[in-house]
Amino acid sequence: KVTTHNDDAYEFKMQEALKYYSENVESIMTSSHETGSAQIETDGETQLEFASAAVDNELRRLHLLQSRLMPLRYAIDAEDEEEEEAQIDYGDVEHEAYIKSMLDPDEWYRYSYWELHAYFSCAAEFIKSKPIPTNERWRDLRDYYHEFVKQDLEDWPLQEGMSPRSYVWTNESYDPPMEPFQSGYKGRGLKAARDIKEGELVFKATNNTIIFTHGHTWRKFLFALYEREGEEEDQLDSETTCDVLVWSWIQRLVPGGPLVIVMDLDNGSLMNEGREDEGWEDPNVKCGKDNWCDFEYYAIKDIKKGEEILCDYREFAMLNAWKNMGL
Ligand SMILES: C[S@@+](CC[C@H](N)C(=O)[O-])C[C@H]1O[C@@H](n2cnc3c(N)ncnc32)[C@H](O)[C@@H]1O
Repeated sequence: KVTTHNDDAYEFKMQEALKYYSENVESIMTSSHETGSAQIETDGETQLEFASAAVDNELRRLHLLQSRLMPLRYAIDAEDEEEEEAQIDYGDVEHEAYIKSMLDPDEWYRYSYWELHAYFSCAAEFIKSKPIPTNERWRDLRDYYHEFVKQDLEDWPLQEGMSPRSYVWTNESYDPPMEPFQSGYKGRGLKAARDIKEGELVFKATNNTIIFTHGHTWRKFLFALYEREGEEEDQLDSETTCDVLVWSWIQRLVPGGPLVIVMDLDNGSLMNEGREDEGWEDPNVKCGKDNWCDFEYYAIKDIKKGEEILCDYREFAMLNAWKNMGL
């Protein structure tokens, strides 16, 4: 039994309506069978209408619940090597289209991570093969981010003492020894541009790394990207929005510090995942030198030129913390 309401009046009405339904359903079906139309007295009709709307409402909630359980299902599936590739299939696309049809566009500011995933049709996006972003493309995205921040601050100015809702990690730039490539079922990935020695710095957060301290600002950024005017009029940009959604992760800025959403608007976002578990390729890069990810990634073994660079996301990203960011 899933209880989603605390509203006693609603519960009572629902029970009455269901009682009415269970007492009358047989006769209604019989009369409808005999005469071709149901003969229901006015009051009963109202009750039935209410029951039908309430059941519809409960179904909607169940579907939303199901969408929130999706990450859990993936985690369970991923334990089974055979099923790993079957994670993204047309079933997910159809399921997501259904979730989307249930979302109220006026309530966009409340959407959770998985509701956003559905609203932007990301399951459908992720079965497509996507091009490697060019340097111009990355620059355009970063420029757009800066425009967004200006607009956001105009919409909701920072009061004194408020910490910024989003900012860029550092002024520094860094040219990592990696290059992007198409990595089969994993989508785009990164490979070593030269031989890399164990212990070498492979990647670090730079002036392209964006930090969101508020989940809602991140949500607004996704909507801004989605609705950004494109070459074609009224064209919504699922491709970019879903990329940015999946390139974002949550971590703590400092031990015991606040949770933030992080994203790299450069090739760093294309680093795929490896795990020291069955069914996965081993990681060859680790974030941080000890047990703390300080946004610097080091080689944990010698890496040959051309080998894919992989890290275990679980070491730094909090995969189930979207709710804690209000998403
Ligand atoms: C940070 S992005 C990496 C870049 C991504 N491949 C792309 O083309 O945009 C993380 C996403 O890449 C995919 N991915 C990463 N590692 C993977 C793996 N080992 N197997 C399958 N997909 C993977 C998943 O879709 C994941 O959500």
